Amino acid sequence: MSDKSEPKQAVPESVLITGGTGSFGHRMVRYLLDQGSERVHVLSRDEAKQDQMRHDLGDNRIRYFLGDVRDYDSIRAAMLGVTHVFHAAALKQVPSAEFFPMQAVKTNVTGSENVVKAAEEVGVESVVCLSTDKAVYPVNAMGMTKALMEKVAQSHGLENPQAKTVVSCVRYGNVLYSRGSVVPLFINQLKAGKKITVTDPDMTRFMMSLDQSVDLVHYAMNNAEQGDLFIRKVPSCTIGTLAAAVCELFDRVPDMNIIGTRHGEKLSEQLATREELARAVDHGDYFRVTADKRQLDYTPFFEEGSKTVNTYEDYDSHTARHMDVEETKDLLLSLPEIKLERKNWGLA
Ligand SMILES: O=c1ccn([C@@H]2O[C@H](COP(=O)(O)OP(=O)(O)O[C@H]3O[C@H](CO)[C@@H](O)[C@H](O)[C@H]3O)[C@@H](O)[C@H]2O)c(=O)[nH]1
Repeated sequence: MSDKSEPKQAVPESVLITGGTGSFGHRMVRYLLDQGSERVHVLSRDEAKQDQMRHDLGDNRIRYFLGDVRDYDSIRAAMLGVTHVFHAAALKQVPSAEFFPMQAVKTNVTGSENVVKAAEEVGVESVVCLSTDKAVYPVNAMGMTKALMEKVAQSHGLENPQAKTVVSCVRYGNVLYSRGSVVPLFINQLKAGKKITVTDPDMTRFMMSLDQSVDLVHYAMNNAEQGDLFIRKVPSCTIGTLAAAVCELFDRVPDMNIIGTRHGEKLSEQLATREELARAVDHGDYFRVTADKRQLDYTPFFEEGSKTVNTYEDYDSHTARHMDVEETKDLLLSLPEIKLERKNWGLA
């Protein structure tokens, strides 16, 4: 099914971003201020990062709140006076969630429940929760807790048919150059004259820019109905292609050390299951997966199936369109961070 109606693109007047000092939050705050939002609340745990951001952005439309999504009162306080919430706070490192799974449960699941409940209590118009492809067929605690976050978000509308707050999710793949990710690691290795460490050159990942993730969240905010999940359509590439693209952009001959798959990693990622695609609406650049509306009626769970599901394939980074080295270089070159790095290397 495809939706040909004109999408809404309104700029929110006032927003709270949980986890607002991270890569996404930082870029989103800038975007909202550029677009003319009147008030942006940033909630995070780390006062040093808030201080840094205050110096970087220096805009009195931003208010900083120290707090934690695990602490209901701190979220509620940060929500007062805003119309929209972008919920980005999460434990999102795969290894740390493996070592401390209950910490991931507390932040990603219970914390998200707190965000949704506080939004409804305060009367916020909408909440967009940020999820990841690792929540699909999850194999690690980070993905499992994000999958549960999605269920918590969707249950809001199912349990409260009269809810004031529209809660939706967005799901996306790897954001190029995000903090601690593979591209800055490769660049640092090249800088140090070391071999680049590649887990498996045939591993595939969906790749997107931070700006594309900001657009996706903004789109969801404007176009979501209760319980919707939005997925940005993006190409994927192999890690071998990504490594080659980074080496070419920094004028180095690829010299790889193949280290093998890390704990908790999949060979490919899935952005949507075939069951989700069977009920998705095609919005051009996005899929809108509508909420499962079976309410509390157990019968359809046990007795009714769908004849269309088996006509769909999972949206998988192995079978999605693959970028070649040139296209991957173009995507990397669209990032301000890569432009700056190349300039510092005397390459641009
Ligand atoms: O030294 C390294 C490190 C990583 N990789 C590979 O590079 C890809 C990307 O790795 P990385 O940048 O560490 O990201 P992911 O482990 O895929 O996880 C990121 O991307 C997810 C979306 O899928 C987010 O949810 C996570 O928070 C974020 O850390 C993977 O195939 C890795 O196997 C290497 O080849 N060599």
